[in-house]
Amino acid sequence: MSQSPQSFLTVDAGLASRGVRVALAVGEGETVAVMGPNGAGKSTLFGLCAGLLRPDEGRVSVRGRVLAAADGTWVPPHRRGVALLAQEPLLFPHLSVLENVAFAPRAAGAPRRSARAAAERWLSEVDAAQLASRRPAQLSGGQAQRVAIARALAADPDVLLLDEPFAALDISAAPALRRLLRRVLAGRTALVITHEPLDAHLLADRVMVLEDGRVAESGPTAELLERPRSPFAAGLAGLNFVSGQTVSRGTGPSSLYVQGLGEVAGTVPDGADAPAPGEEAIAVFRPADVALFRPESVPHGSPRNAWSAVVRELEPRGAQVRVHCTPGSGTGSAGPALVADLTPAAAAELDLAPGVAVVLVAKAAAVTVYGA
Ligand SMILES: Nc1ncnc2c1ncn2[C@@H]1O[C@H](COP(=O)(O)OP(=O)(O)OP(=O)(O)O)[C@@H](O)[C@H]1O
Repeated sequence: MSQSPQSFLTVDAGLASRGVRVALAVGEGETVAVMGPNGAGKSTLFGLCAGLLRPDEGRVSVRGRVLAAADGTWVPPHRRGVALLAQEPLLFPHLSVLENVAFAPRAAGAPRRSARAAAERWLSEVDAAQLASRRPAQLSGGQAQRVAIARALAADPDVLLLDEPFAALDISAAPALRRLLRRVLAGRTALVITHEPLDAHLLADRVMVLEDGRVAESGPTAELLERPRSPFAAGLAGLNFVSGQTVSRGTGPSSLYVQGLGEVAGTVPDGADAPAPGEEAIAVFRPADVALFRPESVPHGSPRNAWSAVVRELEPRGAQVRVHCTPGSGTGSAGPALVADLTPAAAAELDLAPGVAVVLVAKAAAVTVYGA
């Protein structure tokens, strides 16, 4: 974990019953995208920060103030300065939009008049001033989410937690809300749970990947998606991911031996150190850079990266077909799953179907190798 001295939100807490133990330090004004597979612990992390769950290990603090700790320290949710924006807007149905947004400053003790003024200001900030007198039932999903954002901001939180803010929206409402969040999150300390690499790029300074209740990796968004260190992050970036041991013996320092696949030859990015022979290394490559052949028609001159595999599944993806393959002959221990993107015409010409034996070919120049 990067325990920076300027850490604003510090989580080093766990909930043993859920197998979750997360260490995370967020700087003031920093937005971190929290990503990870189902059940990885994302909601549990939010619950620990927001005060919905008590940690049984470690502590959570903001600005050095302990909000919750395993020793029993406990600041109630409404006194934490932590606002949680759920997937569903969860507005009070019996209050107007304006009253919904004014609720937070009112609850914090602001007089009615200044609470209303703050609510009006936040509603215009999210382009929803014209909705002030409506009831939540009279709002579209996107409008309700805007109002919920205004309500969260009106509480003037130190930390904003957003749980998949676009999950409940139809696809047409998401882009406008994404732009809005990009604006309001700039300079705010926030965690955003998302499954979309686009959101990580647009909204966050950094990505943290949770897997099995632990931080699997964390780093600047572009860097992490370009050179992922976990299969999950590679999947987000749409890259094939293999890991193994660097081999030398004439093959050069940019080759690695991958269990179940064999040798993978690649190129070390400019400016990066080549992993030493014997060291653990990672190779990533784009599905579009993988060519597929039937075993009897592999081009002559034996390409360096030619891996025998069996087609597992064909997945139509717009103008492409994604071919999911399992290395090997379909029996025995399989290597890492690999995918190739072909045009539908190429897939048809190869007469691909699940169970068909193929050879995957990738040029070493298209395979990026770096130390694990
Ligand atoms: N209410 C609960 N009671 C007990 N265990 C739970 C509860 N909710 C989640 N868990 C368990 O805690 C672990 C972490 O789950 P959590 O909901 O935090 O993951 P997540 O990353 O938010 O998943 P998702 O993307 O599916 O929402 C999982 O093993 C899960 O089964």
